[in-house]
Amino acid sequence: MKYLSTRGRVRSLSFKDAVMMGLADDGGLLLPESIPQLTPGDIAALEMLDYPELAFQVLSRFVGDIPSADLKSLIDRSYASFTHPDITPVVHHNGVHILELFHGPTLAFKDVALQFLGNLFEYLLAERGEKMNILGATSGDTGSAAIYGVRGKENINIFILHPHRKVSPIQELQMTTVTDPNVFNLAIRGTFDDGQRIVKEIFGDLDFKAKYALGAVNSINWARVLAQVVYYFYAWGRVRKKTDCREICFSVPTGNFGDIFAGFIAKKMGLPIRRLILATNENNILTRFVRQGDYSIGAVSQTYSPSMDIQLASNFERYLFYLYDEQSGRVRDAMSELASTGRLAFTAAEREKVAQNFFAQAVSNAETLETIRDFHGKTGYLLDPHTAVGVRAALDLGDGQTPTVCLATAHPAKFGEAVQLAIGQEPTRPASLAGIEDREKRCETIDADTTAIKNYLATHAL
Ligand SMILES: Cc1ncc(COP(=O)(O)O)c(C=O)c1O
Ligand SMILES: N[C@@H](CCOP(=O)(O)O)C(=O)O
Repeated sequence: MKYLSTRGRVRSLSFKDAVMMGLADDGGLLLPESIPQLTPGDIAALEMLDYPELAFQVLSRFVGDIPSADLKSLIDRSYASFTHPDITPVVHHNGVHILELFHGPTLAFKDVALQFLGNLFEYLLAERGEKMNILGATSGDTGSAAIYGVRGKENINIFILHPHRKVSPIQELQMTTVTDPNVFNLAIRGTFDDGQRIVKEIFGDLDFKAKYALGAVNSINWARVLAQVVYYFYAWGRVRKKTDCREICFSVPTGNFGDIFAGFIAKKMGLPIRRLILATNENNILTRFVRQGDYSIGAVSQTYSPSMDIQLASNFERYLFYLYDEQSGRVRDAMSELASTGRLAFTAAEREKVAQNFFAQAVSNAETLETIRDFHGKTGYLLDPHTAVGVRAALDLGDGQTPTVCLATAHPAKFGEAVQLAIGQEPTRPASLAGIEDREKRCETIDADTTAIKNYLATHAL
């Protein structure tokens, strides 16, 4: 399997080179040259595999250049750190199927891919005798998951930008209390969008990128998206066993369009997904795109689901590549139009194509709290605010026949304040958060300025 850039000027990369390149050198995002196609028989054969075995079966279709035994071992080590034996269990409450993705070390779905990517980086660096400086931006969850994926690893330093005072207190502590010498937390005076822009600008300086051996942990990195494809297949197998369904829907709380894009890839591979429900918070640019063909950037609002307080969704570019029938010239034009005007418009035919794959709904702050409260009242099950956004959209948009799986992307304990507002009490904390406020912390506050971050990197890089 070879990889190419959405912007067409990087081609024929191996999987390993695609992982190391992160952002494509032409400014685009990397994708496989073709999507492996699974027959109904192939899919049936995957249905009841356990998580690591399923991950191997899915990943190996995209990875041509790592020996099977090594890939298996990377997968096994990555999921050994999860606290639930099923890794991503599916639970059922009040007719809603919930895919719990928060049993990893930092209690969010990001661990599923970042435990794997951390081990993969370590493996590739050892093989090449190289070192790496990871640069990433977070709205709250990628940061800690990436830090936990590489903390203490040799030949890797990690620099994570988070928006100062715009992540939840627990999210902040999960990052800043990791004081391993290879971990650098930078609170930027700005938004996540500023952080993501700075990361892409720095990766776009190819001399700087090469000099400091920069690596990407955001969903910029194809390995992130790929590892997330697996749990769509996993959920399908579990729900099919329970309901004998022929099709399924997924409701995905969305910010950077990475998680739902992984679902789109699963659908393209042949998984019988009727529709993907794209659920946004009040930062509703992606909902406006699906419903009205209006992709226009606005100001970021702070919500109870802070990890989705994003305007410019990185992986939207990957989706555009398919919407434009894999014409990289059109993607290049669209990305420069977006950069200069802040908006993109779509034809009726393109909107129809979008509608074949997605439903969308924006969920307000008030509706988020109401959904946490109602669901808890009816079932005793506590949703985190991001998951609540997805559950609300599923309840409103589901067809009442096709089973809908809601992705539970974070543990409610990461968002105590919102949960307290919704149900009048703080969520119970898992053991990993015990006493987190009392631990030693390390973080520096810095302007959201590309040159300032480059200078910081140059001083602290390996
Ligand atoms: C808890 C949580 N839910 C949902 C999302 C949205 O996922 P994506 O950015 O892949 O759309 C994020 C952030 O990415 C998150 O941290
Ligand atoms: N919500 C994310 C934002 C970054 O997204 P990524 O999937 O591209 O890493 C976060 O929690 O940081």
